[in-house]
Amino acid sequence: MNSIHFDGVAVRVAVDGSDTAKTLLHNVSLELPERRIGVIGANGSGKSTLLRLLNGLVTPSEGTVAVHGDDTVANVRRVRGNVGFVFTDPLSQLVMPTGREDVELSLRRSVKNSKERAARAEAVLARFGLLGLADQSIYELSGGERQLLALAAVLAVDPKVLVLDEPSTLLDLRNRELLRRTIASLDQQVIMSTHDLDLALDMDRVLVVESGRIAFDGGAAAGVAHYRMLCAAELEGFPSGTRTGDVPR
Ligand SMILES: Nc1ncnc2c1ncn2[C@@H]1O[C@H](COP(=O)(O)OP(=O)(O)OP(=O)(O)O)[C@@H](O)[C@H]1O
Repeated sequence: MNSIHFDGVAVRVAVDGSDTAKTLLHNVSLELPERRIGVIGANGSGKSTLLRLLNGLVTPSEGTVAVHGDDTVANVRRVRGNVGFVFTDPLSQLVMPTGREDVELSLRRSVKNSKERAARAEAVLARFGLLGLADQSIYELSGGERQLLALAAVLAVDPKVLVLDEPSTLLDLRNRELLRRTIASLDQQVIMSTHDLDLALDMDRVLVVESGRIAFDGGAAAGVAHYRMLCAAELEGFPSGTRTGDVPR
């Protein structure tokens, strides 16, 4: 079954030094068969928490999550094999000294032959225009280059589902367009959180998360409009700042 299923999912965490718990997600039930799913919402609304449930990095306090038929707790190993996760901060993901080594590390389980592995890594790096940077220390790369590299390393193993947590935050215009085209060309299911509303508009379905709840679930244009409305309502009473150079007083 090529669908992501949330059944009555709540996520709660203990608040440091007290007996109380903070609820990060409230009673989320969703069936997500679409190929391109966007998750948008304010800072701290719960988008990353929702995505992290998909590879078992976060476990439900209540309810269940299944990715293409596999429960993310009971079958976590298979889920991790099927779900490629690209983190917002590429340095939390890139573990090898260079990009080439990182992509080769990703391929280690699926491609046993070292020559074949090297060729596959070369092809993936070329696809993202990263060959020229492949042997440079990852610490010498720009944030955007690292972000693309992290995506390349995850896509190298051809996961069934690709989870992207704010993948365009560091990208320039050209690389953002490259990301957009890459997402459009992929066969796998993609679920992505983003503050980039143009990227969100490319999606088949958009979820708007607000304070740990799904505030909207539907088409991309309507989802983005809903999110804009929420923001406008929250900004009511603040100076408009619509003229260039306006400074709120
Ligand atoms: N392990 C944790 N313990 C306590 N609070 C947490 C934990 N993880 C997340 N939170 C809190 O849960 C809320 C939702 O966090 P989350 O990272 O899911 O938000 P987000 O929508 O992805 O935000 P952003 O757009 O800023 O990345 C935030 O208030 C965050 O501080």
